[in-house]
Amino acid sequence: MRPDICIVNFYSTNGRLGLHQDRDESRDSIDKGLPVVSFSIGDTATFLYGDERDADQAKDVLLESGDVLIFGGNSRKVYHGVTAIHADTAPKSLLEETNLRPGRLNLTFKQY
Ligand SMILES: O=C(O)CCC(=O)C(=O)O
Ligand SMILES: [Fe+2]
Repeated sequence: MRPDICIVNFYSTNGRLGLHQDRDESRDSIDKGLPVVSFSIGDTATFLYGDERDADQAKDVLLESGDVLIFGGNSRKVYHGVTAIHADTAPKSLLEETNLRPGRLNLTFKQY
């Protein structure tokens, strides 16, 4: 994979992202299952994922600062979203060293 896109999302404490698939990349990239590589920095998020666009059936996982989530191959078209940002959970050392404002920074790398 040669990433040529980086999506930058910043979530304040009440930030959310509805369930969606990442499908703005080329047909070739999606059909090959080239991975989406997502870095979490700052406050912890509740991340939802599932086979359907249905929050009730989705599973969830906490993404903490420093976590890297990768979905590719058969999981490339997984529905996913963010339902909560947990205030005051960012590592204190990160806040001291970077002055990051309260919330969560997400960097998502993909190949078009
Ligand atoms: O913030 C996240 O962990 C997910 C971001 C995302 O799904 C997107 O930008 O498409
Ligand atoms: Fe996404």
